[in-house]
Amino acid sequence: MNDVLQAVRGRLVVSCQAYPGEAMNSPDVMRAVALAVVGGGAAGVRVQGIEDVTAIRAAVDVPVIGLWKDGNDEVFITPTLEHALAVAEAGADVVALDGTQRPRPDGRGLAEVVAAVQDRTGKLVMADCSTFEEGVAAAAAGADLIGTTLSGYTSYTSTVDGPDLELVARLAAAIDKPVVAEGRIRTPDQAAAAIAAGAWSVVVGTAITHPGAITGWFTERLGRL
Ligand SMILES: CC(=O)N[C@H](C=O)[C@@H](O)[C@H](O)[C@H](O)COP(=O)(O)O
Repeated sequence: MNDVLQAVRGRLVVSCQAYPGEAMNSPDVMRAVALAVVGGGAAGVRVQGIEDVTAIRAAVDVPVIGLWKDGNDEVFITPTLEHALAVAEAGADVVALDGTQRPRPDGRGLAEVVAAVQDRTGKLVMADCSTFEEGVAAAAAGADLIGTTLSGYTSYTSTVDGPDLELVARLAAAIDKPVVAEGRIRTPDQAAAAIAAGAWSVVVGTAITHPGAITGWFTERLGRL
């Protein structure tokens, strides 16, 4: 089996991302965050942006899932083949990209992009999906890993309060590609439930690496006293 897939099997991947305008949005800070989570036992990291992928690739020895969020169109996670090739070039082991069936800004189809990334770079491709049908289609299109990342973040899916474990379970039962549980996983028990539902690995971001949001959970609760 592929070494990268083996390394993250049954384990936690931590997404280390800051957002435009935020205090922690710098490659130096995100590198420190990545080193901290690897020190804490993360089996892999998920990293956004070419500068961050480059900085973190040089600093950690665990698999790096890279992506490049760009644009205001509906498709914003590594939206074109050029973005995907740049993420691979920056050193990602896995290129995460939009795995929906929505039109892509470069007019290419998902299968074409997946094949091009695999053939030209030898890297794995993770398709970030929002529905069962998209996950099945992305697996058929050749993606190496299928993520539930976009469940609740497309116009035709609704956000539920926790992770979409039903989607994880349905996909894991239906396809023979690794299913990655990602999105709104907030607790160790939820992460364990995702593995029990059939996830190959679990990606947690906000609950570990986004202090602004975590602080908001506390202040919101105290504000209701
Ligand atoms: C929808 C979207 O843009 N998701 C992004 C994908 O890379 C990130 O903003 C999330 O933090 C990541 O998916 C992890 O999820 P959570 O932060 O809920 O653990």
